[in-house]
Amino acid sequence: MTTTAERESLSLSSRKHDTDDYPPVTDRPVLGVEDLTVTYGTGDSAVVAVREASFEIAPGERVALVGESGSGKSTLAMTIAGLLDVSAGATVESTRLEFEGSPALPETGRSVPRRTDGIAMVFQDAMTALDPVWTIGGQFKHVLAGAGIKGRRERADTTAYWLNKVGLSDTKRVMRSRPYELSGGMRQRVMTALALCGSPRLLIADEPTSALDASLARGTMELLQNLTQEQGTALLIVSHDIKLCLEFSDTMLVMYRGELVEQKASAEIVATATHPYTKGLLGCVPTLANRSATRLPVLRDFMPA
Ligand SMILES: Nc1ncnc2c1ncn2[C@@H]1O[C@H](COP(=O)(O)OP(=O)(O)OP(=O)(O)O)[C@@H](O)[C@H]1O
Repeated sequence: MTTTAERESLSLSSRKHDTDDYPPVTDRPVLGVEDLTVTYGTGDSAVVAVREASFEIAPGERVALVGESGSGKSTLAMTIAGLLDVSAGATVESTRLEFEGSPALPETGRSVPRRTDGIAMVFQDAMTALDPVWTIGGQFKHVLAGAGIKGRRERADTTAYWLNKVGLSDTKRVMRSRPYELSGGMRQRVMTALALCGSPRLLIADEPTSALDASLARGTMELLQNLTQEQGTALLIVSHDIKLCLEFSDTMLVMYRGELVEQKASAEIVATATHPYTKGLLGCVPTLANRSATRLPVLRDFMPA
């Protein structure tokens, strides 16, 4: 097994970020989005999934994107990552979509979407996100080659380092396994390690906890938070779970019917929310104060007719 010192000298990440400091504060956002509209289809059957969304993410910032099913969260996340399939009838319009100062709009005319370099994603279902045919070691080989690590020894050591980082021991066995040979929790950790081993500057986690019970969900959020903070990676969490997001994000974006209706510091949103949907969402968070309520509020209690 590699020693801590060896791992630190070999890891791509630790070469770039070798302190426990918080990420550097710079004026330039890692992601800038202005008036982003995404439409599926055309004519009468067109669905505007995201409407004129504008926001920025600073380096190292933790942003939560919350909203009900169908509000456009995944469409927004996939568009930012460059993974929206524009060849399948989606149209993207924006006055600005920049990642680290460079244009990042999905390319029209490509038959397969290409992920924006520097942005990584983890998905809700690791079983379908991981390639079922390749071993875990083979999947790391592919990702690390893309990050410039091509030597067999360095690749094996970097893979073991990242598997350890996400709490997996017996790394040789894990590397030899195919996804179906691992438990669900292990697969999810592998997916997180794969996403972070190329030192992304923005990690998008789309519903990382919705398939997990409460304690595993908290553990997953803690792991994502600790690892991204260590690397100075900004984090965009897409989630239904407003309670976890309140705790694990700096900024909250609330989406309703394709629009970003509220953008607030997470520490202040409970006191300062103005949109009726946000108030409704926050009203549904179980607290000690509302434990005796006979029923939690529903949307029509807050939204105008
Ligand atoms: N490929 C597609 N073709 C047509 N309409 C789509 C497509 N993908 C999503 N939509 C529609 O776009 C809207 C936004 O969907 P999206 O999946 O982005 O929402 P979401 O907030 O992520 O929902 P969930 O939380 O259930 O994943 C919905 O009305 C959905 O039906």
